[in-house]
Amino acid sequence: MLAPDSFTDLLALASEGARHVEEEGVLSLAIPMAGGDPMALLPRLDGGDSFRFLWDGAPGLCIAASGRTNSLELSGPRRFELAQRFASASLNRLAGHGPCPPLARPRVLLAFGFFDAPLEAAPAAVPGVQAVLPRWQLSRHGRHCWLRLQRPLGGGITARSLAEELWETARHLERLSAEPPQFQPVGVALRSPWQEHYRRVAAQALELVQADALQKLVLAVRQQLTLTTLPDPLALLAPLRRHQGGSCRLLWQRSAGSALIGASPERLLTIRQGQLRSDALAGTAPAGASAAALLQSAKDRLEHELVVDTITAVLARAGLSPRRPRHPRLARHGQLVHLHSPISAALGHHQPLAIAAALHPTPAVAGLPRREAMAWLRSLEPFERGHYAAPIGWVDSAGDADLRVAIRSGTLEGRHLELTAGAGLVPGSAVDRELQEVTLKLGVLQQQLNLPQPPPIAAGLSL
Ligand SMILES: C=C(O[C@H]1C=CC=C(C(=O)O)[C@@H]1O)C(=O)O
Repeated sequence: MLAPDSFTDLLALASEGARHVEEEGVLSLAIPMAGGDPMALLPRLDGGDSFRFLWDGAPGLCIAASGRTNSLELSGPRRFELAQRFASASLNRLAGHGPCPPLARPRVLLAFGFFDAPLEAAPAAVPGVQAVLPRWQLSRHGRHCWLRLQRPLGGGITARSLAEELWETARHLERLSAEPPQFQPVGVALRSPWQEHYRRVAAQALELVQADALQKLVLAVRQQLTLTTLPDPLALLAPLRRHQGGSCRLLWQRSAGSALIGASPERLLTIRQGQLRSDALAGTAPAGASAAALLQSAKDRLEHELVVDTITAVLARAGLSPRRPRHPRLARHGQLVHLHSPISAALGHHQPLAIAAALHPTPAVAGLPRREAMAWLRSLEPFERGHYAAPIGWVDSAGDADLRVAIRSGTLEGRHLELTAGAGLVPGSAVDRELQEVTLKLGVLQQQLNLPQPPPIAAGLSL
């Protein structure tokens, strides 16, 4: 039975699934739904705790999820391997989920930190990885929409109660679907300065690349914004759909008061039916008539080539046969244009997170050589990167996966929003131009979050 389309069918599926639930196993049921926008419906999915996730690739795949049925949080150099093990075990132990279209498959959701471990093990620090098998998963692609519910049986939860909860929630959400989300505009009371410190450390980083101690360093800045009201993170994300069409809009809400939001233009890896794709994205200009000059800029081409070469070499070292385009193309993301090279390969027998471990962090967000660059980032950047530039996404029960790089992002803690943006320094870079580039990236992000603008951006800015 591909799609249970009556309650009787669903109940039969649930009862059959319940017979196969092992100890600590979870019953996972899904049904198709009419309509429904995951972004608008996420607040209506009560997962029993404060975890919420949104993956908004509209017009492609959108997923809203809430509640933790199983979860993992840990730090350390084995985080990718242990997250893969957790994901495979959680997905293999699900009972009740039969064949379903790819969009409806059960998924383990993943948010990594940029570094293996935070510098300080404070409770609010971002751990090396968080992995969640959610209670609710609402997924949509085109006109197709499915709702999935996953819970362990016992303690009053039976196959019947689960089937009823899923059926009734789907009908309830269908009735709500037409309601557009209502969001109030948010103001900015305060913006922290970052420019002076950046100038100093960027000059230091530039000396390192000019002296050949590093080939490239992607130095980031962080701006703290104090907002005038307490915003719903979804309120900040909603406008990005309009402004950042080609990106994937992301929300990772670990607890009620803390959320990562962003619109990532960069794919660390996507796996579909055994085919892998990774994006080399580096080299930036404001969108406009002069953006095509990026293709002729020696400094941007070098910055980009280092990323393409590294991704290709990492995949080849893992035993894959990567294909790369001969020349980069221009990719527009909102008001920014980047050099872009999609790299693809057949995945073979590899597990998605083993490849992610080898790829992260690419020189689009860290530098070269990787180990030295990471150490310099820790000493030059005056903040914890946390989720910034780290992989976030999902793996599903058939081995498909999608991990985006959390750039063009920020974290929201109550009324405090921290935005982070970086730019690659290579021989030929100039501190002033890099400062303009990160200013532009921060400004564009604020504009896209519908926040009032800092002093004019983009117009007339040539990088
Ligand atoms: C590290 C960031 O962007 C990367 C992706 C595209 C272009 C980049 C650049 O031109 O420096 C960066 O490599 C960021 O936006 O924070």
